[in-house]
Amino acid sequence: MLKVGFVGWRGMVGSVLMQRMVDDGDFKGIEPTFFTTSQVGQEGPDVGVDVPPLKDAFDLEALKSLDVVVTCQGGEYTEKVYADLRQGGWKGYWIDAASTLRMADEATIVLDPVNRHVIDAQLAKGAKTFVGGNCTVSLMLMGLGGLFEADLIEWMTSMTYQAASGSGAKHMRELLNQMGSLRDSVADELADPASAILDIDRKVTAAMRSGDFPTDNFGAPLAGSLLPWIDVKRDNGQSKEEWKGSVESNKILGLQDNPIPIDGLCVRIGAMRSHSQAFTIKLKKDVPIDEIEDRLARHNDWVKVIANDKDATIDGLTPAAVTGTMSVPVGRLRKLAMGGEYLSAFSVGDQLLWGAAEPLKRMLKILREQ
Ligand SMILES: NC(=O)C1=CN([C@@H]2O[C@H](COP(=O)(O)OP(=O)(O)OC[C@H]3O[C@@H](n4cnc5c(N)ncnc54)[C@H](OP(=O)(O)O)[C@@H]3O)[C@@H](O)[C@H]2O)C=CC1
Ligand SMILES: N[C@@H](CC(=O)OP(=O)(O)O)C(=O)O
Repeated sequence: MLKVGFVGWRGMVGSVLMQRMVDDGDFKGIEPTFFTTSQVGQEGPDVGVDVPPLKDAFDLEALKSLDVVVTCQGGEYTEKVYADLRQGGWKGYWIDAASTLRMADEATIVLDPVNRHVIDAQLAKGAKTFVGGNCTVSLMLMGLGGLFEADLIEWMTSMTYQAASGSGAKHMRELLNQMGSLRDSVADELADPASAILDIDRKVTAAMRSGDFPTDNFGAPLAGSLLPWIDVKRDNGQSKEEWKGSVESNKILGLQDNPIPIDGLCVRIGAMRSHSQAFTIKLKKDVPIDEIEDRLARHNDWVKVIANDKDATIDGLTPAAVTGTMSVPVGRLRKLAMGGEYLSAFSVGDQLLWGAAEPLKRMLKILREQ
């Protein structure tokens, strides 16, 4: 039985991973040990099998006794522990949610419905380090996998609408506090149907700009607004999140030598945990829409093509409809005015499921089945 250590299991990504593994009975076929950076010796989580008390996540000897380490603890932890473990001779499998190692030569970015062939080839070569992709990247590839598989994309843009959860749990709380604070600032006016909407708007804007507005985490109002910048700036003017869109997608697809140009703007919006993206896709040829829909729908079990009409879109292609589900709907499929080779698309996906936890869960299953 594989000895598997879990680090970061009680965080947001980690607890979604735990839940998915419990739901699918994944703990039955492994010998799990749970680690912590803050609660050594406390009871481990209830995952349906006996587990020892929590071990110290920085105890290299304990980690070295494992066949697999699965970490959702974050990049700082990976930086502190991974190199020492490897330099200490550990040859186990490292499965990581953090971005730290993604672009390292020794790392394979995992999204098996899209790149099982890459994962299998890497395993056959003896690869031991497997990292989940950036959430917008994984969700984009799950939605548009059928077009990549058929080599139909010459270039594309991705304009994102990213949820608060991508920044972490504190940010989700802050978004809700911002929403509550805006609402509270005009509670009396809202109770009076005769009150003037422009007065309400003025008060809301004043509340948003006031020093009391809760912005410690985002650094700015997000509720009632948006933030067209995610992560740090790179020399070429891209944000790091925008850079990942191209380099990670091409690495996942195994196209580093002949990459597909992918670029766009990444924007934080006031959704809770589902990321949305609008795509402009330059196709290599003018493919009929019904063939495009068919290729997209057949690519994997989770993508769902949404008819390009208003009711279907409003019903099925929103964060409110998708959050908490494994479904990755893709819709607004139509040819753009620029010509038959220009396709628009819009996708939504839960960034904690396919965007973070699910690719790791499935990688562990691939190792178990080897
Ligand atoms: N958020 C996201 O969308 C994505 C995140 N990732 C990666 O995953 C990493 C972890 O992200 P995320 O899950 O959001 O991080 P969290 O902040 O939710 O959790 C990280 C760790 O914080 C500790 N912690 C301290 N207080 C608490 C508390 N009250 N509740 C739960 N945990 C607590 C836990 O470690 P301990 O038990 O040791 O104290 C936990 O494992 C990120 O740094 C990133 O690298 C990857 C893809 C998407
Ligand atoms: N940066 C992503 C979330 C994330 O954790 O990404 P990464 O795994 O690439 O660091 C977002 O803000 O939505």
